Amino acid sequence: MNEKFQWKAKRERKAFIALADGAVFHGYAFGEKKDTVGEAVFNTGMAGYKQILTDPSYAGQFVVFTTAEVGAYATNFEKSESRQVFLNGIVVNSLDWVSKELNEESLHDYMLAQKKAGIAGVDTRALTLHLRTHGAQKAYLHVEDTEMTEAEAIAKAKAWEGLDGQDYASKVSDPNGYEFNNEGKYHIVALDFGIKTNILRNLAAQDMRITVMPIGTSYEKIMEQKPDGVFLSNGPADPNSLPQVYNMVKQLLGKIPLMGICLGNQLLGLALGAKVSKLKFGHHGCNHPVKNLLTGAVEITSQNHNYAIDEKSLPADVEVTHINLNDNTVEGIRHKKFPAFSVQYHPESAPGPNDSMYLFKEFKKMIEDFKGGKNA
Ligand SMILES: NC(=O)CC[C@H](N)C(=O)O
Repeated sequence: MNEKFQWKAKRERKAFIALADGAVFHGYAFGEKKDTVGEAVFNTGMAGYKQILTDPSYAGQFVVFTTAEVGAYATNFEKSESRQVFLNGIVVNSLDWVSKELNEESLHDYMLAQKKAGIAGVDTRALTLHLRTHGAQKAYLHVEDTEMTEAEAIAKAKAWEGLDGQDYASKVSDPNGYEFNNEGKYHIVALDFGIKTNILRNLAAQDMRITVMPIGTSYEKIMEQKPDGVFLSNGPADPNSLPQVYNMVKQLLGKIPLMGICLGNQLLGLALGAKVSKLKFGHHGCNHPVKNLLTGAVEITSQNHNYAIDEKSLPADVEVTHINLNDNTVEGIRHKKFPAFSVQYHPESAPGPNDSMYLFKEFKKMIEDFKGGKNA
């Protein structure tokens, strides 16, 4: 055996994850020795576990990886999507255990440092099929050494309040705000509901300097910045729990070019008077086919969401620009009169398909047109 690796080591600490509907999946624990409650969702991406781990939109959730091997390459912060891991825990089939001799951090070490629990050795195919059939679920992850029966863990999963109606964006938004890319022709205010750094990199690549402001920033404070555009970020949990935010977005409409991604798309929808409701198990992966209804082109997209805009609830002055070809849900909208558009998926995804990068260029064009006196 190569001495530098200790593949699939340490099946020492037994653990299990119990779902609120009574299903239980067994494995062994890694990372922090701390029991946790959360919502179990599955992600079908084959790569990019670091980016998944550091995507703040997963706050409150357990991510079940359908890809069989996780951790085969070590973690580092370079490609992180945020300043820490916000998700509640991870569920993997085969955990690879990279040795410290490579001077890199193994996934186990990383989870320990981030104080997050994991469970490995789980039949993630069975768990995923279960979630697909019965929907995303409240769950309890038992990794501590203390004795606990399955029934006790199921009861704890059931007793948890869940993510519906909950504001987690306020928990992950950076209260301090910051500047990203000091140089750029256009100045953007990005509202941070749990923003992924790769969105900022992509805005910067469009000649934009960005002032990131925390959730709760008022219309007046945004406008004081005299921005050329406002970006509404992705973020965790239920957009319906954020009326103060989408009512503020209503004030921005028509005054300034707006672009939204994921939670930002849902908040724009709510600001426009649409309804946003929960899907059965959501979309979490990087191969979702989306049709651009304006061009007819199909994009392969990266996604991570549980909620979606109800198409029928959209007012007449809003048009659906993108739909998901798997389940026909709304994937993008734009206002017919005001400069405002958003997508439910992640054009910035890294790693991931780059089919949708054009959206950042469209935001720039929208800003240029608005400056030049044109509207939508
Ligand atoms: N990535 C996101 O912004 C997710 C938005 C929202 N929390 C959802 O689950 O639908």
